[in-house]
Amino acid sequence: MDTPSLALEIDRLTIGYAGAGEPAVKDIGFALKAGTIACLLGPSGCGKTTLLRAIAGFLPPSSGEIRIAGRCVSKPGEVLNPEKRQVGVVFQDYALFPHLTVQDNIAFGLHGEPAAHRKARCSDLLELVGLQSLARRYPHELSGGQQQRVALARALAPRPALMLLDEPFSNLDVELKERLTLEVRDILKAERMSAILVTHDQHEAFSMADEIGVMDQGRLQQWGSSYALYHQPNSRMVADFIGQGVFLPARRSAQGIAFELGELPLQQSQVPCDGEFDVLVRPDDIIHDDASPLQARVVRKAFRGADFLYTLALDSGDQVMALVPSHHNHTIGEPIGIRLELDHVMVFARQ
Ligand SMILES: Nc1ncnc2c1ncn2[C@@H]1O[C@H](COP(=O)(O)OP(=O)(O)OP(=O)(O)O)[C@@H](O)[C@H]1O
Repeated sequence: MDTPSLALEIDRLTIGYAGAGEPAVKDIGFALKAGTIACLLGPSGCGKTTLLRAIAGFLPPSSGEIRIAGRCVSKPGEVLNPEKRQVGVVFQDYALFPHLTVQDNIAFGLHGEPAAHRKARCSDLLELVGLQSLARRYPHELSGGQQQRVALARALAPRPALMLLDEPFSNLDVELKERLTLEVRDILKAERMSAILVTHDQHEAFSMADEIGVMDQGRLQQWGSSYALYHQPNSRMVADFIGQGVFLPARRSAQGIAFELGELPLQQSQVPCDGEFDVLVRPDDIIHDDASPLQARVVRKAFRGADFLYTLALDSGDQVMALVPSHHNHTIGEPIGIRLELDHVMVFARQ
């Protein structure tokens, strides 16, 4: 049988909790191509987990529809049981069976299959997640990262149509988290798996996902690649939430717009028609340049290994951030030369 081209379709989905006022998820729609890893990202309480739980089959929709691999699995009054919708779920707390060994945890989802097939699949997955030598251990004898890999292998075992990962790295320390996000991505790609990850950590989203959906207050604000979200945010909320940056007051000028750091060419159609507006300036838009006549004073600095993230005060008192190679070690209060190098000019109505 051919693999359906869309692993998941969410169509005008609204989900409310009984007794709660506003729905937690409001009129959301998107589609996920087979083999794609997507991430739902957004601030606490924006509805990510609610949406994931509805996809898994744990919550009914108030309106709209969910289709997995072309089949309708949820619509009002009709919700297919979680175990019948071909989804694999990896939870925040791993939820491994404590009385089963690693290999028996992985084989759990394969009951009913011939023993030889279970053994072969289990052995392939142990190799894929790099845990062959720990097959006979119990969950309490494993580190957090190892437990997470077992949880992933267990969910992958029956070859689900879609994998759902609910904040899978939130219990791990930063270093392990960074390594594991890349490993998990490789494992999912090796299995050609379609997956949705929920997180509020954008670095995790950037390293794992092909596509990211930014949610806010129950609504999907933007769906796109991490590059598009960072460089072409479609709203002030996305611009603010993704990456670092500041909004500086700007005004119309003959060439486009003018603001404290200079003038930028911009088509008039790209400038908000009425009201006041701001321009988005990211840390990578500000270049440290000793020869520049434009000066800013170091207010704060954070050492990040290869570079410093400087917070700099302009003459007006407004602040910008700049990523500067760490051999440029300036002191707090010192004025340094800066210049603007802005590729994508993004302006937003002032709030
Ligand atoms: N069982 C429930 N009953 C009523 N309201 C709920 C319930 N669970 C969640 N909510 C509400 O629904 C909204 C969305 O919650 P949800 O858990 O989906 O957010 P989230 O984006 O996953 O947040 P977090 O990142 O903090 O986990 C919140 O306002 C929350 O208070």
